[in-house]
Amino acid sequence: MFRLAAQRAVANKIASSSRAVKSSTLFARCRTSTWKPSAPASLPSVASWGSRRSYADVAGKFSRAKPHMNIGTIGHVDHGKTTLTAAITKVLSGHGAAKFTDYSQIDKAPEEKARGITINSAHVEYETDNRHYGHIDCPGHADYIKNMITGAAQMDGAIIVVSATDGQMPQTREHLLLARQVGIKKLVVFINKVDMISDPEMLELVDMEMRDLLSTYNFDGENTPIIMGSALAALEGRDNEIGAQKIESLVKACDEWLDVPPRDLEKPFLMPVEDVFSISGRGTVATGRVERGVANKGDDVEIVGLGATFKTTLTGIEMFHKELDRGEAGDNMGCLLRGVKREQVRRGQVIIAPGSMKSVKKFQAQIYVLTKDEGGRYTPFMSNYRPQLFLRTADITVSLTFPEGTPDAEERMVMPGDNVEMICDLVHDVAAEAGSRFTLREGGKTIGTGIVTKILEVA
Ligand SMILES: Nc1nc2c(ncn2[C@@H]2O[C@H](COP(=O)(O)OP(=O)(O)OP(=O)(O)O)[C@@H](O)[C@H]2O)c(=O)[nH]1
Ligand SMILES: [Mg+2]
Repeated sequence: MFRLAAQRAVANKIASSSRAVKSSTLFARCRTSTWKPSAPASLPSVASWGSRRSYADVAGKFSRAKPHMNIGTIGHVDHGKTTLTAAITKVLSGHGAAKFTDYSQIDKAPEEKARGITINSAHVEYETDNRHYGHIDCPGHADYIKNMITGAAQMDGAIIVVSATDGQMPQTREHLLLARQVGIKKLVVFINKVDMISDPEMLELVDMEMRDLLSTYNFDGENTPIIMGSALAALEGRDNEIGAQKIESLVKACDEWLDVPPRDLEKPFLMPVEDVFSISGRGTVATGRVERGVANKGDDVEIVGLGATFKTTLTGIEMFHKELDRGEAGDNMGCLLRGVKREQVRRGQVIIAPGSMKSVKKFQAQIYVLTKDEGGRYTPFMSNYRPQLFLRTADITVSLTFPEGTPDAEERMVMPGDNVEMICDLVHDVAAEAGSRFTLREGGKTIGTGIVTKILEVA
């Protein structure tokens, strides 16, 4: 907390003493300004941990040639997610395309510190002919929820596991809803434990119910591949036709049905503004780390958030004291902005490809409230609670209320550890879109984390 306050003080000092700095010091400034006060919206960086690991340890081969995709197993407790994860690595290790990771290694996942939120999850990896997969499995229901909301394990697609003996259960539905909320577009279904079912009609029923349920949550219920098998049989190397063969079909279905999302470089340009300077003789420079996309010198851009959106042109890009023609996702850079006054640009705004995002005042969000053990609140809160919302470099007071139609909204309490859908009403507008992640803080500590699910009011 102290460090945070100190960092802030230093930053304010830098910002206020920098009315005019020489061009040559621009990058020095860039570097001092790359700290994040609370780095709230960057929780997903933990996610990339799994994906950025070298691929070298997949059966000793090194390959970056194949597109990478993050997937995971989701579904009701005990339906076989961990067994299936182990079974996939076992079957694929037979082709030298994975390292066999047994059940106990997966279920005793190391704790990962995601900026104060501890997440227990196992990352395994495997390859098919066309792809490299990072795969995540969590030991407990609460971890799935945190993972999906914080993006600590960003999934581009998922395998939903349903036990044939139970059919769909409450967490099958909850995980499906969350998958939809966090922007997962396609799923593959694995109906597990078919070794325990002798009546084929029963399986047909589970299949039908799942297709209905997928459609209810706006997935393509009709065309989603549903594979029926037994993860345990595959893991134990018995009953090939419901074991290993079905794992092969499942992996094939993932390859064919799940889409690799656009890479960061293919997305529209976005750089959150961290700091702003005016350089004598040249103009106003905004610095930040490019979150996605590519910008070229001479490109038209928009500056969005904390007031009216306006257009300008990138007349210069600078990094490491050098002038560049192009900046891309991951770069820490300074942008020289044509005809823009220093007072027009502020930390918390974003510089984007024109039209690619709007500034919003009100949105609906899925929020996970941290427990006291995770550093969160000790007590519940109620409607109209007003913490600070941190989204990229912006920091704005927000009022939280329940969506219309919530029964007993006035008396309803949100407990630490809850996963809730709430309306976020912001004091100032900020650039955001469905899928934008944020954290909620109060008195210097993180109390919750969320993801925008629906924009309700554009500024
Ligand atoms: N008969 C049978 N049992 C299975 C099969 N797959 C998993 N199981 C058993 O089901 C139980 C639960 O399996 P897990 O893989 O731990 O389930 P999970 O979904 O990871 O459970 P949580 O992580 O606690 O939510 C274990 O006892 C497994 O051995 C299967 O295909 N057939
Ligand atoms: Mg498990």
